[in-house]
Amino acid sequence: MPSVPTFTWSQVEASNSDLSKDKLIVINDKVYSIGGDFVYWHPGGKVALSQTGRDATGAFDQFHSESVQEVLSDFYLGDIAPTERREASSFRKDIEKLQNEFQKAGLFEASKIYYFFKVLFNISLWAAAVSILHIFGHNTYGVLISASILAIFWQQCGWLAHDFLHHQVFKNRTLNNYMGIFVGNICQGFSVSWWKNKHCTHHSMPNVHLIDTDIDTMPFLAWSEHALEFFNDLTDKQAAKFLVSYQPILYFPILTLARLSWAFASIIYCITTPSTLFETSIFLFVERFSLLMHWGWYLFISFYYLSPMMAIVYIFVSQAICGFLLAIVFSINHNGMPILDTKEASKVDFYEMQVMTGRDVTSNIFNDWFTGGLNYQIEHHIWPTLPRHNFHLVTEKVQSLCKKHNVPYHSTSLVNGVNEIIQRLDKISKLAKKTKFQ
Ligand code: HEM
Repeated sequence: MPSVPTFTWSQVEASNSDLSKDKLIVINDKVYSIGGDFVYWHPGGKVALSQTGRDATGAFDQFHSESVQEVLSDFYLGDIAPTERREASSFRKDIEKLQNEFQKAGLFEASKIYYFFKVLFNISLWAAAVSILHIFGHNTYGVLISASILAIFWQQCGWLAHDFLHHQVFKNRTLNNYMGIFVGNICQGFSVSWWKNKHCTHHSMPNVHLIDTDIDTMPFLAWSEHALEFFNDLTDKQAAKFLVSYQPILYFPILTLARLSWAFASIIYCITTPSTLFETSIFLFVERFSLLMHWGWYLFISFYYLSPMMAIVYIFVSQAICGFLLAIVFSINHNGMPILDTKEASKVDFYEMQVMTGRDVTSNIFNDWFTGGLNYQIEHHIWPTLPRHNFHLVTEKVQSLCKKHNVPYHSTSLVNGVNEIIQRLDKISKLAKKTKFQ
């Protein structure tokens, strides 16, 4: 029998260098190549590259169904040398045991009735916003109330699209993707492919500097001393200096810009990304057409029911409120929690990283609804395909496992979470003034 090629960890890690042609990952001590044309073939696209040079077992398990095991062998190169094999951490083993237990208990099966009513409720919000415009469009209060309801509709669509696109709802990926197109692209105005690329990278390396783009918010907000490294590369240093100096105060107004910035990024992504990076060329067409539909219905209701001046007010208010409602939740999930550089991240177990970089927010009827279940951020990061209506059934077991393994698990109230974020912004702002803005 021909002997299997073996690799050392330094060979695998070296493939992460820009100079290396091949890109290697390790899954259960086996080495796979994800270089060359892999990203064009891969349905998850470039997200896989976030794991280059690393043990990708955890990230791989999160995003793939059992059936992917069959194609995995096409990319197999060899094994990690027997002397260098790393045993899975006891935390990971316990997480996997819990996962089996939850699978047997049927917790990964979504309640279709729950999601049916969620979609129905969201459509009712849209209908309420449009009806108010129709009946009270001549009245400023009516316009403002309609804009606020539309903003809530978009925020809630964001959480629903999130669930579909993490494949929490159906076993069929295509069905989830097309529900994502309806709720995400048409209703909310964000592209499915743009979102998956950004969000799945975030999941695979949460709060990791230079990889997780969710914390790459310079020059607007600097979340860590690492982010300040970018300062010297910025073209407009004066603007960055002002923004970072006042970031604890500017944080709230900046959040209001989030929706517009993401909607714009979605359009740019769908226009400029090579078609080979979309799942299929049909999907690219659907992406573009559905974003057009979004802007079509939105601009139509704004300008049909309102004078040009009031339509602009309507657009401005709905965008700003939704930006705030979406971004405050995203922000509370991870901002102010530890940020790792790539070197630190390579030493931390995948599941430990998911726990230590996330913040849970106390569960109550309002928080569960307002955050779309993302207040169970840690549980969601361990099992992204777990339907949100089952989070409350697993949280206690996760907490006691973290306690057993001394993994820091953080849960707090909504108000305290925001307070922690402001404190981090203040700390980094003061650090910047001391070290960079002399
Ligand atoms: C040789 C290694 C890999 C192979 C063969 C592979 C294969 C696949 C396949 C066949 C799918 C379609 C999903 C399914 O049928 O369940 C997929 C989706 C995906 N993969 Fe991979 N993959 C690899 C490595 C990775 C790695 C390391 C990541 C890193 C995080 C990753 C992230 C994803 C994501 C985000 C999706 C999209 C899931 C979605 O639609 O939401 N993959 N991959």
